[in-house]
Amino acid sequence: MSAIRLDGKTTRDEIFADLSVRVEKLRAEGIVPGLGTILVGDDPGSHSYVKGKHNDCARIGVESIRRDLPADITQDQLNAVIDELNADPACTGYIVQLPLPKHLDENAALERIDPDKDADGLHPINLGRLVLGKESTLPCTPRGVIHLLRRYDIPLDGARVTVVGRGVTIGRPIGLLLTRRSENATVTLCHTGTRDLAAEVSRADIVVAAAGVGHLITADMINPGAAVIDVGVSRNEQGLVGDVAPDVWDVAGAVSPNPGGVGPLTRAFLLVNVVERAEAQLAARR
Ligand SMILES: Nc1nc2c(c(=O)[nH]1)N[C@@H](CN(C=O)c1ccc(C(=O)N[C@@H](CCC(=O)O)C(=O)O)cc1)CN2
Repeated sequence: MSAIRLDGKTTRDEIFADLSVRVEKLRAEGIVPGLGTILVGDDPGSHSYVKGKHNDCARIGVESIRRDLPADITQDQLNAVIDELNADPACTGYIVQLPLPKHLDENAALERIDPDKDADGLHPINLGRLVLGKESTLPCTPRGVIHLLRRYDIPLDGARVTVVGRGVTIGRPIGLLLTRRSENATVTLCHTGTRDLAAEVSRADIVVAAAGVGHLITADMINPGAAVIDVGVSRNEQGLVGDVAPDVWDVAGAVSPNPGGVGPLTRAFLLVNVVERAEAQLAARR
């Protein structure tokens, strides 16, 4: 069997086409959405992701606000930049690019962001609202995973989903999203303490691999016909690799490539969140 390709780039282009129209309408009402980014240090990957985010802004008409800070910045200096963007009316939503250098406290930085401007949906208030089932800004990658599954008509209602990885940006929030009434999936969350990963994965109709361990998920673990979403990225002797081994394509029913799957949707949903924040401003004005 050769799996269907869950194409993140085509899906992203569809989302951007919709966003461009919404941004035009906002601008006509005098509201200009603006995405801010705070990037600390010289990590080439983070620089490339941030550059991509600002290219996306230009593509759909969102203003860019960029703060690039040296690696040796103190927490107080970082706090001052966060406070500046919290107060800047031109900045509708913003992110602190992760990971931060080791000497900085990531959780403290995320908590300092005004929850109403939290474009990543990673502020504890927004994550807490998600736990309570209240409306909130949702984390971008989990939102992208669900959109991709729906875009390709992969049934979620009643589906058994195994999520591999318990990180705060992907693993934990995706479990919360998939178990909402609107998705109605049954989720098993696996991590390094899971006794028999292969058994948990082989039970799943949908596998979300977000462990950051290259080629962790292999064909022998997959329930034939299952959908497999490859989110993790790590580096080995072949360069950057996903969590899903190439032989999975022979057994699965659908696979998201990596690159070209969830990554483009992480960027797209960041801008969806920014535009939604701007639309909320417009609604509040009326
Ligand atoms: N504040 C945040 N920091 C980080 C997040 C995040 O969502 N918020 N996620 C990742 C990095 N990331 C966005 O910031 C991100 C990673 C990868 C991609 C992407 O499009 N990848 C491409 C491949 C790109 C390449 O070849 O270099 C793909 O998968 O096709 C987008 C965004 C950690 N930090």
